Amino acid sequence: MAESLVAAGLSFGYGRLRPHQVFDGLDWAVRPGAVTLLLGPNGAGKSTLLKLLCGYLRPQAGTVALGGRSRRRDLVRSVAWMPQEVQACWGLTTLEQLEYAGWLAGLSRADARVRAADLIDRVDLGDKRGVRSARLSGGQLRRLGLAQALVRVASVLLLDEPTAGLDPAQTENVRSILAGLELDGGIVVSTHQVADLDGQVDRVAVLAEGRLRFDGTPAELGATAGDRQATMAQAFAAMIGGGRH
Ligand SMILES: Nc1ncnc2c1ncn2[C@@H]1O[C@H](COP(=O)(O)OP(=O)(O)OP(=O)(O)O)[C@@H](O)[C@H]1O
Repeated sequence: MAESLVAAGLSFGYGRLRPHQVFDGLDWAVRPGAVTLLLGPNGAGKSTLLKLLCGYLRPQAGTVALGGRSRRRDLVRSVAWMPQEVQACWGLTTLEQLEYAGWLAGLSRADARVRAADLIDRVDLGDKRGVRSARLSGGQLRRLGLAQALVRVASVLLLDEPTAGLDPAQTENVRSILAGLELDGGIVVSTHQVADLDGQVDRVAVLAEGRLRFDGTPAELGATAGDRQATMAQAFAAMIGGGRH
């Protein structure tokens, strides 16, 4: 049976002198095998939650555990994460950066090279393989970030705004990449571009002010707006108040 990534009693805040509490006892489990859309208004805590789930940030209280294992190195090894801000590695070409990401994630150099060569074409950056990653456009850098998250073997995949700033053709490409992925532990996609993933999502979770406001299927989200045919964007806007999004 697939392992579940579970957050239990999660508390986290930024800053020491005047802490800004983002979560105070949050419970949430990523649904194994499902694609879950993580929605919420700006500042709701989506990026922070993804950073806690992959072990990038440490909770101040509570645990994140995959299949019952909560050591940070287990999370880092098994949970792949594409951050909202993808960084170019100074001095490396696009292909070198992707190979390096694979090696950092535990692949041998040879395996990293093989996987990087495949993925660079899948994210349509084949013609940029020899270009310094620092020279990529914002959308190209996001696609490199997606490839970096996919280069390793993981059981859970967390994507923070994977289609932000992409042109329509590249958005479609990301949709088709997502459709071809199978991860035992599940995939979580945080986005404001809700329509980009219409028809591709099994579950929806809505965060607002650090609390889980909804966790269910897209149809159940529609039902909260009194209309099971409502789009996810319409139901989400009705839930959190259209003007605040
Ligand atoms: N590095 C940081 N230092 C201090 N506060 C931070 C930091 N990162 C985020 N925050 C604060 O934590 C809260 C949650 O931010 P987070 O980025 O997780 O929200 P989000 O839902 O991803 O927002 P968005 O949709 O705008 O990307 C916000 O109030 C934000 O100001």
